[in-house]
Amino acid sequence: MAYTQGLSSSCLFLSHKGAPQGFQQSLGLNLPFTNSRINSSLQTRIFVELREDSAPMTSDHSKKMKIPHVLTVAGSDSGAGAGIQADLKACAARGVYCSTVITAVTAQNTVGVQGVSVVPEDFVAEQLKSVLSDMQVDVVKTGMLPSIGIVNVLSQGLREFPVRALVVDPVMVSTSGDVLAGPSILAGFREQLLPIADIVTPNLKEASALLGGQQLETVADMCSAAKLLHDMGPRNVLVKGGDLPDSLDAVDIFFDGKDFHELRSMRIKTCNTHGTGCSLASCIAAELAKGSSMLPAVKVAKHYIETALDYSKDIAIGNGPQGPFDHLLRLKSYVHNSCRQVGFNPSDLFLYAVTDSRMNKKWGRSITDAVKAAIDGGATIIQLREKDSETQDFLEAAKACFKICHSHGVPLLINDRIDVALACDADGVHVGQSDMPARVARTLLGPDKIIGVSCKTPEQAHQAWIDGADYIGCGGVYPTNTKENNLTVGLDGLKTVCVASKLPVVAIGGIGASNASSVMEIGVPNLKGVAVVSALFDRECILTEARKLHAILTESMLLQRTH
Ligand SMILES: Cc1ncc(COP(=O)(O)OP(=O)(O)O)c(N)n1
Ligand SMILES: Cc1ncsc1CCOP(=O)(O)O
Ligand SMILES: [Mg+2]
Repeated sequence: MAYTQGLSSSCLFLSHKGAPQGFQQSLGLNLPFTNSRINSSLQTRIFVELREDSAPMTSDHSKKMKIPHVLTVAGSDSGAGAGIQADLKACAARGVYCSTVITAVTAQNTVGVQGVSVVPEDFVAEQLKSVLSDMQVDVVKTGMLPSIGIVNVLSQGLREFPVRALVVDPVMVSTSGDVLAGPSILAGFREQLLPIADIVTPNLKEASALLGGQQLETVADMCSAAKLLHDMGPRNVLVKGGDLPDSLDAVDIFFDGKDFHELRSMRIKTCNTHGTGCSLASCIAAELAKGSSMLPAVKVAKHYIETALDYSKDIAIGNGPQGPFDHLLRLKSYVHNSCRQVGFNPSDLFLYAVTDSRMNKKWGRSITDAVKAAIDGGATIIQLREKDSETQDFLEAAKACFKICHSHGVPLLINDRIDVALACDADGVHVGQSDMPARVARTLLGPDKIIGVSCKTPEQAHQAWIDGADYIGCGGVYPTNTKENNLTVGLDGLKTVCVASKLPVVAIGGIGASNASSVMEIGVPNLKGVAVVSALFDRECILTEARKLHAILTESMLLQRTH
C-alpha cells in the first residue's frame, strides 16, 4: 500500500480505495498532524490518498470511491449552533460529506440574532452552480432562505442540476424568536419548494405559518396539519412537536401520504437545544444520501438528536438561554468519568425482540422474515439468540438481519457470541453471567458498541455497571419454557434489581400481552421495556403480536407518566 499526497486549500481529505465510508471518515476526523512533511498552515490543504498501488494520482472518477454528499443551502450562524455550521457538523457526525451554499451571514450567539446580512441572489446562484455543476451531490437540504429571489434561484438551480432528494426545513424563526424569513417567503415555499420536496420538516410555528396561521396545539392538530401540508406537494411531511404544550415526550408526526406515524422520544431536560431543527433535517438528508428510505432516515435522525441532546445537556457555551449542543459526540468514547456509552439509547429497550431458531423452524419461517415482521410491528431492538445454529449459518443470518435492522434504524445485538457480533459489525452483544464477562466484551468491542448483561441480583447489576455495560436484562420475571432451569425472580425481584441498578433495565422471562403492563407498572423509572421471545416468535403472526405488545407498552407508559 502506498501513500500519495497533494497540497491545495484548507482541509484534510483522505481516501482509501474500497475502504468503508465510516473508516474513511474516522481517518479524516481523527488523524493527528504528526507528519513533519505536513505544514499545518491553515492556508494549506493537505490532500492525502492511500492507494493500493503506486500509480500516480489520477482524476479518473471511476477508480475512486463515491462518498454520500449533502449540499446545504442555508445561513451561517456565527455562534455555530445552528445553520450551515450545524449542518456541517451533523453530516460529519453521520459520516457524510457536506458542501455549502450560504444564503445569509448572521451575527448570532446564545442570546439571539444581532444582525443579518443577506447574500446577493446572483452570488447564491454562483455558489449553487459551483457546487452542483462539479460535485456529485446526492441530497440538497435547505435552511434559512431569506429572500424570495433566493428561493427562485434555488428552484432554478435544482431544475438545472437535479438531485436524488430535496429536504426542506422551512426555517422562519430562530430558537431565540428572531424572524429569519418573512412572510413573502411563505409563497415561495408553498409554490416552488414544497411541490418538489421529498420531505418538509416544519416545527409547530412553521407548520402554522405555512397553513395561514392555523393554531396547532394537540397531536390531532399536528396530524391534520401534516395532511394539509402534504396536499401542497411534498412526498413526506414531518411536523415536529417539540413545542407542544404539556407533552412529556418529544412527539413528531410523520405522514407519507398514506400512513401517520407518531414518533416519540424522551424529552431531554436541557437548555442546549439551539440548532436541533437544522441538525435533524441535515441528519435526515445524510441518511438519505447514504441510501436509506425516508421513515428509517427520520427515525435515525430523531434518535441522533435525542442522543446528542442527552450527551450535551450539561455543557456550557455562552450566557444566553439557548445554548448549542455537541454534534460530534460519537467521536468521544465515554461521557465524563463514567463508563456510560454514548451511542446507546435506553428507550430502544422498549420492545426488545429476542429470536429463537427452534421457534422459527417450528413455524417454517426464515430468521430474516421473523426479524422483519417484529420490526414492522414496532420492535425497537433485536437480539439474535440462535442457540442451535452453526457458526457459519449464524454469521450469514446475522449479516442479513443487520441489513434489515439498519435500514429501519433498529439496533441489532448478538446473544453470547462476541465473535459473530464483530464479524457482522452488529451494534452489540448480550451476555449472561456464565458468558464472556462484560469487561472483556467491552475491551474486545470497544466503547461504541452496546453491551447488555443478564442480572438477577443487585450485586450483579452493580458489577455490570463497573464492567462498562450499557443495560441489564433482568429475569425470568415469570416462569418460561424458552430457557431451561432458569430461576424466576418475580416482580419483586425485578423491582429490587431495578432500584439498585445504575443502568437501564429490560425485563425478560414469560412476558407477553397478558402481563406486560403489570411488569411496566412496577413504577421504577429505569425499567425501560420488556424483552420477549415466545410471545412474538412462537405465535402464528409475529407482526400482529408485536403491534399488540407495542400498544400495550405505550399505554402503560402513558398511564405511568400521568400518575
Ligand atoms: C435482554 C436479555 N436478557 C437476558 C438474557 C439472558 O441471557 P443469558 O443469561 O446469557 O442466557 P441466554 O440467553 O444466553 O440463554 C437475554 N438473552 N436477553
Ligand atoms: C433468555 C431468557 N433469559 C431469562 S428468561 C429468558 C427466556 C425468555 O423467553 P420468553 O419470552 O419466551 O419467556
Ligand atoms: Mg448467554
